[in-house]
Amino acid sequence: MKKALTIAGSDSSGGAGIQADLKTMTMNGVYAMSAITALTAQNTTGVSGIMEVTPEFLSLELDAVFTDIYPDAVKTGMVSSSELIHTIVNSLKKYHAKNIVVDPVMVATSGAKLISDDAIETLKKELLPIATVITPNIPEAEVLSGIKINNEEDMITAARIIYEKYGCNVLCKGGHQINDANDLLYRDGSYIWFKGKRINNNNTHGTGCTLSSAIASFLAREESLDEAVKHAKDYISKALEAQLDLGKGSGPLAHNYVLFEGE
Ligand SMILES: Nc1ncnc2c1ncn2[C@@H]1O[C@H](COP(=O)(O)OP(=O)(O)O)[C@@H](O)[C@H]1O
Ligand SMILES: Cc1ncc(COP(=O)(O)O)c(N)n1
Repeated sequence: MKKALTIAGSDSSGGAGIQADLKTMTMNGVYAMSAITALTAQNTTGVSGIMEVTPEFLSLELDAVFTDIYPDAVKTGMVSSSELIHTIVNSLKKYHAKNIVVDPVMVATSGAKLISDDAIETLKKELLPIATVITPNIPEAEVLSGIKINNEEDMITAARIIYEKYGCNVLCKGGHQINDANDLLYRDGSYIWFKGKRINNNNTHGTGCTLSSAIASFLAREESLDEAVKHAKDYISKALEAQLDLGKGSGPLAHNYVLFEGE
């Protein structure tokens, strides 16, 4: 069986972060492992606390995984400080990690800031250049490219700027667009659209985490990047279409949508 690792924060409500990643990887046929960067006290309405692990402890977690069950793909999510990003980059280089999917998590769907300003600089300088693909949403792509995104032309321009500046493939996600949910993959100097109809569902807590871990799962299973993104997009669409509705705010996705019958 292929194996995948998520390096991310824990979400006590189970909708985003490590918990979303483990569910997604399991549902998509890979063995799932985790290295936790921080605990969050969080539910569908917001984040009430964050407790980071120390860089030393994160390094031990990564050593434990890489020296025993070597992952075929790695996904990174919430990493809030520069020190933790350094630790991750050192370990990924030391163990020659492959298929690295970086979700540059900055702000939770509920509005909480999940990364410090200096960590954004470290992310750009150190983590993006070693990524196979990065998966910014529109606000994150604006921060990374330095341009305002108002339409699909702007998504292409922003993705190209990021690709040229940091040397990584870029999937600019369209979940924050007004009309459609079209995602743009800029890879190896050209681009391709992954078109999606906007599904009428406000329960989108964890959509970004889910998409990036689904891509990591399919890369672990030796799919090409284009195939992996297509299959990940199919997965997120089905999980949204199931219309699970839990909690008082923006609720989590139905990962076990095959079993879910709308109760
Ligand atoms: N209402 C929706 N209908 C269909 N797809 C959606 C919807 N909202 C988000 N998506 C998809 O979910 C994935 C995550 O996108 P997005 O919401 O932009 O990321 P993030 O959670 O990081 O803000 C993308 O593939 C996007 O197209
Ligand atoms: C621990 C953690 N990591 C990431 C997110 C972002 O979630 P989303 O996928 O909704 O942008 C989150 N809310 N909590």
